[in-house]
Amino acid sequence: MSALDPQLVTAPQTPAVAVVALGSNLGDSQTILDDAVQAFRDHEAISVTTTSPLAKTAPVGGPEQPDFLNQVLVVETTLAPYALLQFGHELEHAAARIRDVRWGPRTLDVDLVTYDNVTSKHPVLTLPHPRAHERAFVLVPWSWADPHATLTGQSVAHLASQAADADTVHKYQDDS
Ligand SMILES: Nc1ncnc2c1ncn2[C@@H]1O[C@H](COP(=O)(O)OP(=O)(O)OP(=O)(O)O)[C@@H](O)[C@H]1O
Ligand SMILES: Nc1nc2c(c(=O)[nH]1)N=C(CO)CN2
Repeated sequence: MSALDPQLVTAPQTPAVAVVALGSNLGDSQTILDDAVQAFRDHEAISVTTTSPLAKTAPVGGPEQPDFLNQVLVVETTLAPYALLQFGHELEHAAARIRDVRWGPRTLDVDLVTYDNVTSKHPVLTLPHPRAHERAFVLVPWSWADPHATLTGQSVAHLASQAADADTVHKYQDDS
């Protein structure tokens, strides 16, 4: 596989703005997401600017599986894009995520949606995330966190309304 482009492994001179999508549909998803957000807050090179409300979402793709909780974070970071992705993978590992079935159920998924205006086609880190623009389970909570957000020049709220899974995304009510 080709080497990562320098822009993916070089730390920024000033903090970059990144959008991170979290998902969970195995285990105590609410606690798993809360712990992941806290881990982002605790990282010395990351400052969490905004956290979206939790979204309860129907699974898109993959086998039959439980509904997800999804959440989007806007962060500022002095980590390089690839280092931020690796941090997300560490959190997945800490949540005992097992990668077996593609798009299968998982305790924690951490996706890097955007990182400043960096673009990359590399399979290890594609930016913006190659499927984010068509996923209401990402776009809707992102639009809740930042109603004026744009993705490749288009309104995130508008993209959310056009996504095939738009009707299956709802604010999560914690009834416990
Ligand atoms: N922007 C990105 N964010 C997260 N992972 C990415 C990104 N671009 C490429 N990848 C790569 O995708 C690989 C598969 O990621 P993962 O197992 O989380 O996929 P998935 O969540 O099942 O599906 P999807 O990629 O459709 O969200 C990872 O090993 C990672 O290196
Ligand atoms: N509702 C929902 N569906 C999914 C999700 C997810 O986080 N939420 N993640 C996937 C792979 O990243 C595939 N399908």
